[in-house]
Amino acid sequence: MNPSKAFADTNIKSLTFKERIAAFKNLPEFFKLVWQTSKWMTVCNFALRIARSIMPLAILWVGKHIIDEVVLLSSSDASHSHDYLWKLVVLEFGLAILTDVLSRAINLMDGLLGDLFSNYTSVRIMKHAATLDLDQFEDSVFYDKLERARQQTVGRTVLLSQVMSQIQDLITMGFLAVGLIAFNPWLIVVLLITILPAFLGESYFNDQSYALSRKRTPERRELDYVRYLGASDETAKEVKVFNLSGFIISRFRTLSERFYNENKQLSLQRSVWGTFFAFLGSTGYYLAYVYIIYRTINGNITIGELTFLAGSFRQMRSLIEGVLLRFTAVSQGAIYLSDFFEFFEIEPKIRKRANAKSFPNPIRQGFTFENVGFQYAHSERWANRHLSFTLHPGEKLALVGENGSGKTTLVKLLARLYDPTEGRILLDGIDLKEYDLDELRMNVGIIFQDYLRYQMTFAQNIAVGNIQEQDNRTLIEASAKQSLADVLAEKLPLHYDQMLGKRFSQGVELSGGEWQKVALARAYMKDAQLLILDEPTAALDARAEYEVFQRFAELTKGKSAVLISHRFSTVRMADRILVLEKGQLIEIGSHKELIFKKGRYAELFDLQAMGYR
Ligand SMILES: Nc1ncnc2c1ncn2[C@@H]1O[C@H](COP(=O)(O)OP(=O)(O)OP(=O)(O)O)[C@@H](O)[C@H]1O
Repeated sequence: MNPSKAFADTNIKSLTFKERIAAFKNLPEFFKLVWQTSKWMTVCNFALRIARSIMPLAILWVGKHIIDEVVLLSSSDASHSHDYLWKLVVLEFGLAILTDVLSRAINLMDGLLGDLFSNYTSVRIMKHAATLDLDQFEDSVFYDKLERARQQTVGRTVLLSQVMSQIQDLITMGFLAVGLIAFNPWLIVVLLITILPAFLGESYFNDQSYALSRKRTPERRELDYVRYLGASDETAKEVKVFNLSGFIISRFRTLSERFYNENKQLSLQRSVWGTFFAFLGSTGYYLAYVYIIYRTINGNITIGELTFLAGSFRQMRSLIEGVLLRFTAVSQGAIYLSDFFEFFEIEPKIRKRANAKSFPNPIRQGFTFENVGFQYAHSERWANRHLSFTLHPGEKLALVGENGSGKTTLVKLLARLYDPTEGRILLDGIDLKEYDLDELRMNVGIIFQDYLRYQMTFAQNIAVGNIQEQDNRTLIEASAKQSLADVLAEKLPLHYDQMLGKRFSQGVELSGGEWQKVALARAYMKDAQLLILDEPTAALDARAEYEVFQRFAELTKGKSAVLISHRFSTVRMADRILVLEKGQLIEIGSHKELIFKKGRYAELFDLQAMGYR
């Protein structure tokens, strides 16, 4: 069976030898990361491996002398001293113990350095991910890269010990080769020839498994997602009421069985070919062994030399085999590293600029949209189009429109989570892109409708609004007071130190409205000049909503605010109301003006008012 034909039908792109070698370019960068992880451990690891690489030859050499000495003693008279023999035995015993100690120390170092490396690279991934743009996170190709990079943090610790072992074994081979070449260089040639097919076969199968795993990244993400759906505290409620477990399990089965079958096919072929290649390797070894025995019988070499050569040869065989097979594994790892480094090459478009302008304080002219349009990546539709208006300093603006009309997109543009696809947004007459990004984030507070419910303490859940102030309890409590969350804290057994959510021990679950009050408090953690609340009161009861907005109006006096709400009782409190339809501005004015105009706002308002009559 030809291994290259066996997989032709699955149409997996395999790697060329050149690509494999090219991947080695990643190794210096990889070792730079290892070095940054821990300098002293890296040095220690190398030193231990060099010491360990000398051991096999040393033991074989002492062994040869022991055998020759035994042969000598058994053929000579009893008066001959045994001292030298016992010294050799003690020496070999010492070397054997040292070998064990060194091996253990190397394992320990590999394990510790590997853990540190994994932590270090995870932190690097999180740091880099934090700089990336929101639309990059919404792209599935990006997710695949992130997923592969994440896998690398664990997988690469194996690569680390593989590369180190490779170096160690190459040094050992160098030592052993000296003896074998002195005896007969052809032995090494025989070894190489019989082992080479195993190497080529292994390379081929590694290519296939890499191609398979790469091709399957999106499905693997789906598999993780389905596993999460099937067994998670956050999904359990819906899974139960909709009785989804059968549906989820069957999706999981379909996906996982497909994986399993593809892997099984590959593994089976790999073992069949592996057995055949091992047979070739053994044949080469025994040919050489017979030759050494023949030379010993003829008296060309001593019995000690026979054991030394046979031992060297046996070790050489397993070393060459190991090194060649590991070569494919290392190049494999090096190829996977490309995914890892590729992730770090993704550059954000929205980033801090050199010579950025300071955010104005106070804002003098406000935010001006000039024919702003925005299209999400991979979307044909415009989520916002031809938007032109000004949000004046100190103004409270409400956004109204049907679902999907582009309200959230508009506020994301205002907070610079995206940049407009066309047109521009000016702040005090200067493009928003010119301002310092960190200052902008400090000055624009935004609470989304799908805010996060952090499984952390009550205080931390508020502090996330301005994490630099996480130890400022006075500020946290004041913020809680402003969003009416303070009353809630009083009721909890541990007050502000109460763990929220059910995921961790002693966590207390809050109601939807209670969570919303906690999330709202985040808005007050920083002294932002523009506050954006995207449907912040949807889960609040009527009284709470009224109170929240009374306070909001007081607290944001002199500040600009944008409110998104479907409740007209809230909307009418705003200075002006902007009505969106299919991403476009169709009306803008005060409640009175818009009612008087009898346009879309008046129509929607009447519709809702009718429901209350
Ligand atoms: N991340 C995204 N990627 C692609 N398209 C998106 C994304 N977010 C929203 N959209 C699309 O953009 C349009 C506007 O969405 P947006 O969330 O701004 O509407 P909205 O007015 O806030 O809706 P709602 O009242 O339901 O919250 C919708 O058609 C939506 O499908």
